[in-house]
Amino acid sequence: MPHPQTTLSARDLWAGESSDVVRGVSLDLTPGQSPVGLIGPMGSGKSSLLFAMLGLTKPRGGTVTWGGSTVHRLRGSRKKQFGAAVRRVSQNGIPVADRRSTASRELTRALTTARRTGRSSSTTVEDLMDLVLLGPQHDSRPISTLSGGEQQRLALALALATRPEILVLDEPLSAVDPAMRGEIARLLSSVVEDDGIAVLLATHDLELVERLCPTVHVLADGTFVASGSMRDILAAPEHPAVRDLAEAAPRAVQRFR
Ligand SMILES: Nc1ncnc2c1ncn2[C@@H]1O[C@H](COP(=O)(O)OP(=O)(O)OP(=O)(O)O)[C@@H](O)[C@H]1O
Repeated sequence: MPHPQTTLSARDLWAGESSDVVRGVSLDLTPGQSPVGLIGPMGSGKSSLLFAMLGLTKPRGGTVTWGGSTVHRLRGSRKKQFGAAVRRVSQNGIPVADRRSTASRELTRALTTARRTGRSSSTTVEDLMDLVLLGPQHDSRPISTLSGGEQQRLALALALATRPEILVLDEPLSAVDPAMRGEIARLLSSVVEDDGIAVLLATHDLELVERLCPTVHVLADGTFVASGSMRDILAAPEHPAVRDLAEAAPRAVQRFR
């Protein structure tokens, strides 16, 4: 069943914990659209932008809305709906309270919750494990014994288990080895396309962005200084931050210059 077209929308957003780190950004994420990449120097405000879009911080100016409702003011059942529809995966691993629990137990729990809340699907635990290249050797070990990269892959599978409409990814595969990262990007790309999941991916991994995201925004000092395909951005690096990115880009991405 296709997702309802509920857009997560930032308009002239100013955000940051204690100062204006994000300065006047507008961005829409609508289920069915192709993945959007967010790149930029360290400290440029990528995570701050994601936090504000998820309602985890209150905007200092402008708005973040979901289906017209102000995100940081969502309460009760509407907040629960938002939490199921818009899922975050960060580099810091898994939102699991009991780290003695196992991958298969947590994935089963996530699928059960998804069915109970009307987000049913025919996806199985094995499908989800396959998607992030976790094998039978991983499914019954305590989560605390999985490597950092394995835990990141499980976090991604747990987010996908609830059939989100929008995935907000903050360095989701930073601990995964590069060869496997490419393969997971390919699998993820096909799932988000088939299910119409909108993706916002913040990362320093230009190769991952180039594989997954037809549209990319470069954030520098809290504003978008370039937007477009990775090829177009690197072909005409006008802003100094984009020039720096182009210089540092790995060989696979350099071919666009
Ligand atoms: N909790 C916080 N309190 C105060 N300042 C913060 C907080 N979190 C981030 N900042 C500051 O906001 C600025 C932007 O940080 P942010 O993490 O959004 O950037 P980023 O682009 O995601 O960086 P990186 O690529 O290094 O992860 C930085 O100067 C950072 O020190």
